This record gives sequence, structure tokens and C-alpha cells, in this order.
Amino acid sequence: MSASHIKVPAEGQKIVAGQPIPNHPIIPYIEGDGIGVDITPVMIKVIDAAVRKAYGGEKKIHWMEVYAGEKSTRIYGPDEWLPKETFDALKEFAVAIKGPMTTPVGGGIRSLNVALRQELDLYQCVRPVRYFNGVPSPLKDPSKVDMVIFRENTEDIYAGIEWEPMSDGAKKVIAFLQNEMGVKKIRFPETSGIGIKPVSKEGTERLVRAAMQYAIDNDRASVTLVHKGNIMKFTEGAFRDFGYALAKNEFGAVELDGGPWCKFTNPKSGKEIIVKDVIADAFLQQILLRPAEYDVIATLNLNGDYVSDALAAQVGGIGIAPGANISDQYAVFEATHGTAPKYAGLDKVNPGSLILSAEMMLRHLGWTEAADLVIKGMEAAIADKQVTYDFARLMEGADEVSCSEFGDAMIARM
Ligand SMILES: NC(=O)C1=CN([C@@H]2O[C@H](COP(=O)(O)OP(=O)(O)OC[C@H]3O[C@@H](n4cnc5c(N)ncnc54)[C@H](OP(=O)(O)O)[C@@H]3O)[C@@H](O)[C@H]2O)C=CC1
Ligand SMILES: O=C(O)CCC(=O)C(=O)O
Ligand SMILES: [Mg+2]
Repeated sequence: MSASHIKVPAEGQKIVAGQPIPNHPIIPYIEGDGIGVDITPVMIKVIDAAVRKAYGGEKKIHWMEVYAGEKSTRIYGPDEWLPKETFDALKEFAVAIKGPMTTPVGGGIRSLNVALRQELDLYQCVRPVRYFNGVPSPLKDPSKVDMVIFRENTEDIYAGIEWEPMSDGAKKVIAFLQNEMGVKKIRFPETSGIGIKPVSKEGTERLVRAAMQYAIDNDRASVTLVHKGNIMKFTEGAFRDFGYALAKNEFGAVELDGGPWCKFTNPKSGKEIIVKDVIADAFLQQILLRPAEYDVIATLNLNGDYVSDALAAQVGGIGIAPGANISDQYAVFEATHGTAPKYAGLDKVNPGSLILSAEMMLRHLGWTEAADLVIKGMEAAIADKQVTYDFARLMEGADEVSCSEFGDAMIARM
């Protein structure tokens, strides 16, 4: 067993699910690979400043570094990508934040991000997409984009159940499909890789339930189920059908004009919430042409991955796209983007995604005053055109600042 490398802060308390949030919580963080080394310290500095400004010394986060990814292999040993003590800490301390982690294409290790989501059963990937005034955008009116993506985070083809082309495993699965299931549609069986796409009733229901509850709590106008159910009938189509059934059975939705769209009354605001669905390819063009028609989005894992980056691009790119991975017990906040390796260590990229992910974390803790200060700092820095390269290259008259200078610009404007 490897030695322990996590240093628990001497001060601060654990967050325990179901109990009030302590004023001095210990929050584990994973620095992340690639640009993690740039954005994570800036995020910590900005969040500490917001918390200090909002609460004086009354509340304070005690950060605790835990290790995963490339840094972990340097500290624990060459094959230790996700040490057990990291998992244990994420469970024990309940709320955490992470930088991005590299996943090689083709061979090599499977995604550590996906492994974390599956191991901790972080079944909701929540990615809000909103416009900040002044951010460069390819849309005529980006202020119409205001959506919150609920991406199923544990199932689908994304779970990584697959066999390499021509491997014994692929041959065995293909033989089973052909001989025992009567499958004749595998065009080149000798050389095919094979992947499995599990989509369950429980998995769909808990995700759609969370999206509907979010719509109720935040007075949103609609929940859209995004799927490719015309083609993948029993996985993506089942997602749609389970979703509509849940809306009717648990939220009392009734069909509109013979269905399948339906509506129910928000028990908190008394307003109507429409539950609708759209096929994924059509959705990708409609979010460009008629973004105002979409609000809360519930979708499967792979669709959610694509939709997250596409929607982020409409409001300035993945440099300011935040996210959270949430289960009924744990939460791990993380940016939508990856490790952007060519920028690693250059103090260049936009730390906005990770900072806004931390802002979501502050709201999750109920620290809304500090969260509001983070938004204030970001809005003001962008309004003053103090922006990183990604915005500066598209904005007239911008002052290009570094990653760390952007953090300082935010702090100065809180
Ligand atoms: N949750 C996670 O940990 C995730 C991990 N990954 C992993 O990251 C690695 C790299 O993936 P890749 O597909 O290149 O995607 P990335 O998101 O890492 O980068 C793609 C491009 O997005 C832009 N970008 C990303 N982050 C920022 C930022 N903070 N500020 C400004 N611009 C940014 C850059 O654009 P430009 O070149 O135009 O400047 C960059 O080249 C892969 O191994 C992948 O698996 C990917 C997504 C999520
Ligand atoms: O795990 C990875 O490497 C990529 C994950 C990803 O793109 C995402 O979750 O948006
Ligand atoms: Mg992605």
C-alpha cells in the first residue's frame, strides 16, 4: 500500500452530508494536468478573496490538496493515477473541486474523470451556460443563451465498456451477437471494435428528476429532453420515454395537444413548466438559431459532452464554462474544458471556467454573498476589457492580461 501524501489542514472541519456547513470547511482540490497548474492557484486566490470580503474572518475555506492524474504519478509512483486515499478523501470531505485531467486518445489509461464520476456515483453533470456582457460571441444576440445542462454522468457509451478491434474480447462479443442474438448488421465483423451503450430507467429517472427539480427551484420555463431516439430507439429513445413518464408520474405533467410534450404547474411559483423533447442534431442547430426557446436541458452522457462545448462557444468559449458533478452525497466541481496542453505553465489561459465552477461550489455551500462577489468581479473585469488571450483576440480594444492577472483584475473589482 502506498504511503499517505495528503496533509489534512490542522484547522477547519469536515463537511458532513445532511449537517450544516461549518464556517471553516476543509475542501479537497485536485490541481489538474496541463493548465491545471495555471488556473487552480488563481481560482484559490480569487475564491479566498471573495470569501474574505464577504465574511471577514468569520468564514474561510481550508484547502487540502489531493492528488490524481500526472501529479499523482510523480508523487505516489508511476501507475498511481487515482490513489485510493484520494477517493477516500473526496468521500470523507463530501465537497471538492478539481482541475482538468488528461485522457490519451486510443490506448493508454481510461478517463480518470469518468472513473471519478462512476466511483462516487456523481450522476448529475450540471453545466450552466449564460452570457456575460461584453464577451465576444459568434451570435447576433448571445444574451438569449441562458441554459443549464443536466448531463447524465455515469452511463451511455461514455462508460467505456468496449473492446479493441480484433481483440479476443471483440471477437467473443461479435460472435455472441451474431450466433446468439441473430445480429446481421455488423458490416465488417473481422475488424470491428465494439462498444456497449447502457441506458437505464433508474439512471434516466434520477437525472431527469434533478433537472425538473432545478427548474422548479429556479423558476425556469421548460425542461427539454435531448436525445437521438429515432435511431437508437432502446437507449436514447428510452431516455425520452422514461423522462416523459417521470414528468407525468412524479410531477403531475399533462400532455399538450395529444403529446408527447407536456406541462405542469411549478408548485413554488405557480407558473407553467413545459416538458418537451428534441432530437440531438436538430437541437444543435436550434441552439444557434433560436436559443431563447431552451432553458433546462436533460440529456445523455455523450450528447451532454458535445452540447456543453457547443453551447459554451456561443457565449465566449470553454474558457468561462463552469460545471459540477453531483450525487446525492458528494459534489466535485470542475470546468467544462480540458488540459489544453499547449498552454500548460504559460500563465496564459482563462481561469474563468474553474473560478465559476468554484462560484457554483460557494452557492452549493450556501455562501451566496461570496458567490455574488465572484460574479461581480468577473463582470467588471470583462466590462473593463481586462481579459485573457481567448477573449482579447476577438474583442476590440481589449487589454490582454495573463491568467493570474485576470484573477487579480477580478479581485480588484469585487
Ligand atoms: N474534465 C476534464 O478533466 C476534461 C479533460 N479533457 C482532456 O483534456 C485533454 C485535452 O483535450 P482537448 O480536446 O484539447 O480540449 P481542451 O478543452 O483541453 O482544449 C481545447 C481548446 O479549448 C480552448 N481552451 C481550453 N481551455 C481553455 C481556457 N481555460 N482558456 C482559454 N481557452 C481554453 C483552447 O483553444 P485555442 O487553441 O483556440 O486557444 C484549447 O486549445 C484531453 O486529454 C482530454 O481528454 C477534456 C475535457 C474535459
Ligand atoms: O475525461 C475526459 O478526458 C474528457 C471529459 C470531457 O470532455 C467532459 O467531461 O466534458
Ligand atoms: Mg467535454
